[in-house]
Amino acid sequence: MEEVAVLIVGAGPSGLAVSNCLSHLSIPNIVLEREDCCASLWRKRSYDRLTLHLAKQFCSLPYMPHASPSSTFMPRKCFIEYIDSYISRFGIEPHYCRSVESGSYIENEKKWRVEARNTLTQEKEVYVAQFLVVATGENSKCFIPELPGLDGFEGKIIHSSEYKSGKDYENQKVLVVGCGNSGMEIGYDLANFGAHTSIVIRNPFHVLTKEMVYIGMLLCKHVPMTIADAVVTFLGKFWYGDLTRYGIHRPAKGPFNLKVANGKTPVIDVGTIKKIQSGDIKVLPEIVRINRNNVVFENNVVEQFDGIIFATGYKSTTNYWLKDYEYIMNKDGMPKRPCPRHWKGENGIYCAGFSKEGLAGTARDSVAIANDINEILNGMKGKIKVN
Ligand SMILES: Cc1cc2nc3c(=O)[nH]c(=O)nc-3n(C[C@H](O)[C@H](O)[C@H](O)COP(=O)(O)OP(=O)(O)OC[C@H]3O[C@@H](n4cnc5c(N)ncnc54)[C@H](O)[C@@H]3O)c2cc1C
Ligand SMILES: NC(=O)C1=CN([C@@H]2O[C@H](COP(=O)(O)OP(=O)(O)OC[C@H]3O[C@@H](n4cnc5c(N)ncnc54)[C@H](OP(=O)(O)O)[C@@H]3O)[C@@H](O)[C@H]2O)C=CC1
Ligand SMILES: O=C(O)C(=O)Cc1c[nH]c2ccccc12
Repeated sequence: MEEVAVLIVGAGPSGLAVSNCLSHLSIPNIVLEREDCCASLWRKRSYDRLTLHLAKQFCSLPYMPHASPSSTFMPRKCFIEYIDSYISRFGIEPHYCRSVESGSYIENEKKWRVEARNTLTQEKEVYVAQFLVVATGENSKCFIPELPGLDGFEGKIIHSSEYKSGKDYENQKVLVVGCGNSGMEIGYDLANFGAHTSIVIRNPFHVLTKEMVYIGMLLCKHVPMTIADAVVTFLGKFWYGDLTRYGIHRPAKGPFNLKVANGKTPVIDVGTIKKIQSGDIKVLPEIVRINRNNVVFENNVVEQFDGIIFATGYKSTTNYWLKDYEYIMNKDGMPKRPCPRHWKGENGIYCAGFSKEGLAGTARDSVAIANDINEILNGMKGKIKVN
């Protein structure tokens, strides 16, 4: 059994940022990570052409702004290099291959007890801590919807997190299900590699360029979000025109308000819209059922496919292992309290990286959590600030 002041579960950007902020305040902490590396989402579960959609100034972790020569929109590899320098510069040493299987609050000791499986030795380890920080991410588990006949599909099925590039799909008929940023970018990549690509679109979403989002992010700092929404929506309409004939409708709520309220990210177009307009990517409506290699759509169209890529998003898994989740989370594994008070629960539990605001949210959460713990332990308020 190991006892520590703060136990952090997850060594993604959020867990690393919390650990660094605590260490700057001389608060002892341990980070547990189920994989054999940190930032596993970025190393193992993302595709080759992935580039940050937000400008680097909105994607840095506390105490380390991005170096000025790096590109404004960083490729995945550069972001991984940034994370590698982050852990080496601040001496963060997560305990890898520790899959946390349970976490519960011990009432009479006023401490958290966490059990982790060492995936190399299969041995169980027990940790006890005054504070527990959940940093397992909003994207902890891949989500694939249950569709009638999916089990009998005779082609290849993958989730977007397993997709690397379209090079294995040349000349194949591929269906991408889901039109968030993963689906739209994977569709684009497939078409570039010569796959006959279709994409399922079923609900309204915003389409913007990364430059428009950049302008919107800057505006959000100085004017009410509703104004940023109005400006960015205007730019999106002006640039893309009416896309309804392709099944693309705009939601009534603006892109930034929608992101904060529902976590729905606007689609940041990498060139997919042009390919949809030119017919290189075909838009199809919701799937009704699947018969062997045939997929039946809501409009009664039946198409045959060699493969399906489910870009249908992710779920949080905190509630699978966190027994006393109700001190901080809802049944869906997301924070009970609305942003910006989402990061603090009762009895010394916190969550980092669940603000639905990407890495900018991670940076804010980690500073807030470290300051709060420092205040409880040492009585010092607001000791550290965001970059
Ligand atoms: C494809 C993709 C691209 C994205 N691009 C951007 C972007 O450009 N800008 C942006 O701001 N955001 C982006 N995001 C959002 C992204 O989630 C965050 O940027 C960031 O990775 C969140 O960090 P995190 O540490 O909270 O979660 P994660 O990066 O998911 O890290 C959580 C860690 O916890 C570990 N873990 C989970 N369960 C357990 C357990 N039971 N025991 C031990 N360890 C566990 C996981 O293995 C993982 O390493 C993107 C997301 C995806 C999916
Ligand atoms: N470069 C970058 O920075 C990138 C960032 N990301 C980010 O990662 C996060 C996750 O993105 P992503 O993986 O796209 O997941 P999302 O949750 O954003 O999108 C999931 C998509 O799947 C659709 N969907 C879900 N169930 C079904 C179904 N049964 N039938 C048809 N469609 C369905 C949803 O549509 P509906 O709305 O109709 O439910 C939605 O379009 C986001 O925050 C995103 O912005 C992702 C890729 C690249
Ligand atoms: O890409 C993502 O998943 C993000 O969460 C980044 C992000 C945070 N706030 C936003 C507002 C508009 C577009 C993307 C983001």
